[in-house]
Amino acid sequence: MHQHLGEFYIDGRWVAPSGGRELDVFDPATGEPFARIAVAGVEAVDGAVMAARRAFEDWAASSVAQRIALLSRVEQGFQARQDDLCRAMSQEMGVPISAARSIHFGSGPAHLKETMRVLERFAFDELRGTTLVTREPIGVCALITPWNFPINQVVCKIAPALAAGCTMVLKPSEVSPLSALIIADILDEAGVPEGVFNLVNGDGAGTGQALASHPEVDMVSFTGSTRAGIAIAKAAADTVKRVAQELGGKSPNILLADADFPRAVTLGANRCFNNSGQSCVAPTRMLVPRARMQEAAHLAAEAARTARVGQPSDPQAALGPVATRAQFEKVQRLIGEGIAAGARVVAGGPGRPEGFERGWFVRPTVFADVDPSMSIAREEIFGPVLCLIAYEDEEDAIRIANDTCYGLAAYVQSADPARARRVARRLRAGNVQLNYPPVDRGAPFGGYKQSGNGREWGEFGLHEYLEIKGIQGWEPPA
Ligand SMILES: NC(=O)C1=CN([C@@H]2O[C@H](COP(=O)(O)OP(=O)(O)OC[C@H]3O[C@@H](n4cnc5c(N)ncnc54)[C@H](O)[C@@H]3O)[C@@H](O)[C@H]2O)C=CC1
Ligand SMILES: O=Cc1ccc(S(=O)(=O)O)cc1
Repeated sequence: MHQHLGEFYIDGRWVAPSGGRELDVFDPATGEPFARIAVAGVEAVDGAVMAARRAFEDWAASSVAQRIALLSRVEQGFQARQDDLCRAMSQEMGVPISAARSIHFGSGPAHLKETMRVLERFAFDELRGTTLVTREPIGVCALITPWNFPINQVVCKIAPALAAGCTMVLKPSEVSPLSALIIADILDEAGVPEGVFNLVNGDGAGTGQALASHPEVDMVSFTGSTRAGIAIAKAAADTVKRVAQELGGKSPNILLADADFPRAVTLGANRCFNNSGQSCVAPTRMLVPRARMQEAAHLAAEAARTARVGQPSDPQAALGPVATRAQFEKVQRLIGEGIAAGARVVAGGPGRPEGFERGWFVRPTVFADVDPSMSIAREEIFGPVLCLIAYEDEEDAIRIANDTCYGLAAYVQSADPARARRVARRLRAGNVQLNYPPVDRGAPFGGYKQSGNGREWGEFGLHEYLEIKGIQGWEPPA
């Protein structure tokens, strides 16, 4: 267990709060608490924000070379703590240890490397006629993160914030605080200057709101539910903070008739089940030509049956439990609603998989003949549940794909690149993926509509943490 569990990292040192509330941290494989964290109240939040405020001027004046050197040491720290980070994630949010290593861990170093690559070439100053356009760090940032990809979600905020010259207070999810404490260790050991990075733990309603409304916070970057995103934007509005939101999704996966169906369905189903379905970009609505519904249902059911659910410590497990009791109950409720609405279960279904009597394990489930109006086709389930929806023609597929309040990701499968590109241009989503490409950490990541605003990752992420200043008359008029 982390030696500073129950403490916060403020102004370059670990601080033990006196008294105050505590929260249990639960093991999703058992449903039992295994650790306790302290909850930062208004006073501790203020201490962390003011430390970040005091550190801002110096860090904002640091050179690009200093920032790259820090990011590089942080990247080395990640490599050195790989085992600790993977074990912590596996325990706190239930990801199988093998997936923690193969899927989760790499996102940290990858974002750090991409940020360093961008920083090396980034033009902070640009002369436009007689005006200098300069990009300056926005100030003190509150970074509020969820539990589903604990490393990715934290590092894709910390790396660009440090690169921009911002100072910050991280509040990780109360569900997954252990990996974040290790990340704080890594930053400390990398020599982050006092006050530049601070960490407080706590819940959303108390700690999160105190941060989002603090007058000395200039920007909030949030990833999580649309519900919390709205509450944060309201809390930030009184002091007109910038708010970047990466929220939920209900991503369509259009299988055009010329797609390689065995590949398109199997990979699509596996991507939907990845991380036990707890991914904002999960391709949860598979759109298939009406005549191919049965074929797609058969292939997807086979993928669900072979997706191995197991204990997080089981090296053969592909899927662990979902992270919380609330998540388990939400998934069960929506599976029940799908059945009641008349969708056809072709794999999985309600309850725990056979052999699991406790913990938040869910059966990988496939619904065929789903109507786009059903709640399983409209709500973000955040569990391993795939919906197959029939379409009539390409136009109908695009209409159904865009018929959602979300717009985070979308997927198109086709043997014809020109056709796939044509469809992609018509989808109202921030990230469109054609034929399951490898992940590109330099691509913009963020959503249209109620999936949020702003873009993370690479150069796009760096811009989020910068103000733009125009200095007119920088050059005398000709
Ligand atoms: N976009 C994404 O990657 C994620 C989406 N979700 C969606 O959200 C649903 C619920 O998951 P939750 O764990 O409840 O996520 P959540 O959105 O409540 O929690 C995410 C973070 O926001 C904080 N938070 C919550 N309410 C807040 C408030 N009023 N003010 C400030 N901070 C606040 C939490 O403490 C946590 O750090 C999931 O079923 C899923 O649909 C959840 C996690 C990640
Ligand atoms: O939930 C958001 C999310 C999910 C996955 C990834 S990754 O590309 O697999 O790292 C990023 C963000």
